Amino acid sequence: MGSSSLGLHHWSVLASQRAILPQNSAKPLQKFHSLPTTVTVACIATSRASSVRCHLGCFGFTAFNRKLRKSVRGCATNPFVVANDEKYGNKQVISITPQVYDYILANVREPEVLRQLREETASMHGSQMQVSPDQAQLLAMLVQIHGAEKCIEVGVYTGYSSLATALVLPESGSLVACERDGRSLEVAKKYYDKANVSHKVHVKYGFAADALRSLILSGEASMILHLLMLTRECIRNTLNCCYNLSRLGV
Ligand SMILES: C[S@@+](CC[C@H](N)C(=O)[O-])C[C@H]1O[C@@H](n2cnc3c(N)ncnc32)[C@H](O)[C@@H]1O
Repeated sequence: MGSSSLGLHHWSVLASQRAILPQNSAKPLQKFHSLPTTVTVACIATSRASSVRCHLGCFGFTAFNRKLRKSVRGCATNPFVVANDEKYGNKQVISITPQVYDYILANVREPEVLRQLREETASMHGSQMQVSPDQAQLLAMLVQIHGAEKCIEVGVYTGYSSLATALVLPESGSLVACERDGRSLEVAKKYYDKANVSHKVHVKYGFAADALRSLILSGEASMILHLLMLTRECIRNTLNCCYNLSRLGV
């Protein structure tokens, strides 16, 4: 089984997709998450569009094997994996291998400052938590599509996804960035400065619940409520978006 798969657990989506992979697969495995650890979503607060980001936690690819009656996790080196389960009709899915990840990195639109942040983070503890460039591109695109002006990031780490978001926010936009780990937050702040987006980012060092509580106390409750109400909607939209992109061969 693949530890991860393009398609956001949407096995059938990529069932018959083929990717042309680079021949040179000698590069070492790079750390990444192929499944989103975060979901970005837009929600509407008053007359302005707002965006709320919610971390669903890090999860690798897990499938439930009916015969074994348990969840199975693993790591695939083969780019094509057959979902060996009647539920999925033995369809093929593309798993993220080093070669596929190389392909993504070679084709993703990643600003230089994000590339530098990704490379600095690569040697840091917990770097596997960082969203991958393709995920960040999707998050940024969702923020732009929704015309979001206010965002919350719960769990910044070294700031890759929050920086990707801040970069596409309008000058009048703002991002509340919550993180409890001071060391990783220092890296994030350095890159907000480097990218000239610090004025849009309101860093909250500490537990996110405290930052969210003070947002509520300062009258931003509607934003939090929308986070809760629209997270499910966002997941559905994200899956639909990926489905459509994959149908277009993107
Ligand atoms: C999956 S990582 C975020 C990765 C980030 N999106 C990126 O692209 O690099 C989750 C982060 O959430 C932080 N975190 C976990 N629980 C938290 C909490 N209750 N309050 C604030 N931060 C928290 C962790 O310290 C960690 O840095």
